[in-house]
Amino acid sequence: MSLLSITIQQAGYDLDEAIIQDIQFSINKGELVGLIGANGAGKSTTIKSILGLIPHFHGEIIKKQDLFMSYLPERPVFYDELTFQEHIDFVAALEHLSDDVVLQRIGPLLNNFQMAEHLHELPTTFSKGMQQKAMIILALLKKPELFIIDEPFIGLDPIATKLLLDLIQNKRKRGIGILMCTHVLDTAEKICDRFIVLNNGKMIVCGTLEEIRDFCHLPNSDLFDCYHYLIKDDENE
Ligand SMILES: Nc1ncnc2c1ncn2[C@@H]1O[C@H](COP(=O)(O)OP(=O)(O)OP(=O)(O)O)[C@@H](O)[C@H]1O
Repeated sequence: MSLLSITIQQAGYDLDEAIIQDIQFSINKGELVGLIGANGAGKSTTIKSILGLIPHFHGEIIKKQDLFMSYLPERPVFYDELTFQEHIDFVAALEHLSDDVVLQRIGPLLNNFQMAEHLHELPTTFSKGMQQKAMIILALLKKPELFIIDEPFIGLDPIATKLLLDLIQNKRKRGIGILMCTHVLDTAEKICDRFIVLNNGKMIVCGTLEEIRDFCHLPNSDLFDCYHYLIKDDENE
């Protein structure tokens, strides 16, 4: 069942410049879709288009009725003067969550991500990895049907990376759809059901690893090799 169906004819920040164009894909229940491409390929712009944050957008975003989405941005965003606990309280208030629900959802995450002792500190003073962990915990406080996550592994240590991977798999098993932007191709290859490859603002392929291998005529190759083939081929056109 499709949670989200995206058709972008063109989208961009200025009226006269299309940053992305001709992008079409969908995300189904329980599916993990990897959005991959070089720096500046248009991944974040695609995500912002889905979230309705792009000023000049031509296309169609069809959502399942009452779809509840949660977005984990590439760069952590915090209020300067709020502690981590106050950020948690703020999200809980916005989502109308009771103290019991918050404790139940967040207790194990705080312990597993080793963030319990930092509740009364300002996230703006956290290290990069700690900020990323705090953003993940805040995002997981909600119970969306679709997660949109932008470069979630940046800055995470190997323990936190494993924890996040387990959490992602767990969400998927429970039918939650995930769109994940990442440069970490070996991890993406292991966990994603399908991939969307962007280059210079255009979608060059969308499919399973098997379909991408067929498309590239590279049987048995990994995602890394297929990706490099696709980019080189696209640049030569
Ligand atoms: N707010 C903005 N205003 C104008 N141009 C922007 C803005 N944000 C991004 N761009 C431009 O849009 C293009 C695509 O950027 P985008 O952030 O979507 O790429 P990306 O694939 O997410 O890259 P990265 O892997 O580096 O995060 C780039 O040329 C970038 O300079």
